[in-house]
Amino acid sequence: TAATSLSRDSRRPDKWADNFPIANGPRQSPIDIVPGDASYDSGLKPLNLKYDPSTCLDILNNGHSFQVTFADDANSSTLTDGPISGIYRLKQFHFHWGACDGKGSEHTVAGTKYPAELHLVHWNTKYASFGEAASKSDGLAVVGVFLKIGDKNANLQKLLDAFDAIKAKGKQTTFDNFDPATLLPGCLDYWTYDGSLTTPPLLESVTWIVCKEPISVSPEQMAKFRCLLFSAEGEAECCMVDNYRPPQPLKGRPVRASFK
Ligand SMILES: CCCCNCC(=O)NCCc1ccc(S(N)(=O)=O)cc1
Ligand SMILES: [Zn+2]
Repeated sequence: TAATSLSRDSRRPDKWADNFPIANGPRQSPIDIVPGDASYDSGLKPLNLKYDPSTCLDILNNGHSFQVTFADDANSSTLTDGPISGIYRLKQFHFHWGACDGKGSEHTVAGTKYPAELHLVHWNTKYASFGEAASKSDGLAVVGVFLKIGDKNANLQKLLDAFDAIKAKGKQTTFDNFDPATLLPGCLDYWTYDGSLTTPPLLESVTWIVCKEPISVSPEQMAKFRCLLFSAEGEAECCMVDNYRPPQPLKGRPVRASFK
C-alpha cells in the first residue's frame, strides 16, 4: 500500500536528507573506525559507568529498534569520566542489527561489520532533560558495544525472553531490575569522536564512546532479534532487520583511543 511504501522509505537512510538536511552535516554518525588512524590520548580517563538496576522501567518496540528505558529523574544510573566532563544520566539502551550475521553494526572497524551493536544513551545533566540535551553539542554521550557471534550470552537472554510481549511496533511491557552493566565487555578500552544520532533527527549532539572489545551473542540469539517486527499489529508483518545506518564521512574529525 502507499502507507507501507511511505513507512519503508522513511526507514531508508538514503532518503533521510530530504527531511533532515543535517544528514549531510560535518559530524554525522556512525563512522568507520580505522585503529591505525586513531591517536592515543593519555589524557582520556577510564569510563566510569554506575548503573542502578532498580531504575529500569520497561522494554519497548518503537518501530525501529527495541529499547529498555530507565528512570532518569536522579543520578542513579550515570556515566562520568571517560572523554566527558560532568555527569551524564542513562536514558535508554537499544540495538541495531542485520538480516544476517555479516552485517548489522553501525560503526565498523577497518571495514569490519559486526552482526549487532548496543547503544547506551546518556544525557548531560547540565541540561534539564534528554529532549533539551539532544539539541546541544555536548548534550549526549552514547556508549557503543559490538556484538560478535560466539557463546550464548545469558544476560542478553533476559532481554530476548521479553520479545514475545513486544513483537510488534508500539508494544511495551514492564521490565525491571535489569543491570545494563552486565552487557558491558570486560575491558572498557574505547575510541571516542564527536558525532550525531544515527537515526532522525540525526542531531549532532553525541560524544561517541565505542568499546574496542565486543560482547558475545549466539547465532540462535541473533535469530531471535530478527523475529521482532517493524510493523504494528494488524499490519502486514515486516521483520525488524537491517535497522543500521552505514558509516558516514569523517570530514576531518579526530578519533582518539583510550589505549595504546
Ligand atoms: C518524546 C521523545 C523525546 C526525544 N525526542 C526525539 C529524539 O530526539 N529521539 C532520538 C532518540 C535517539 C535516536 C538515535 C540514537 S543513537 N542510535 O544514535 O544511539 C539515540 C537516541
Ligand atoms: Zn542507536
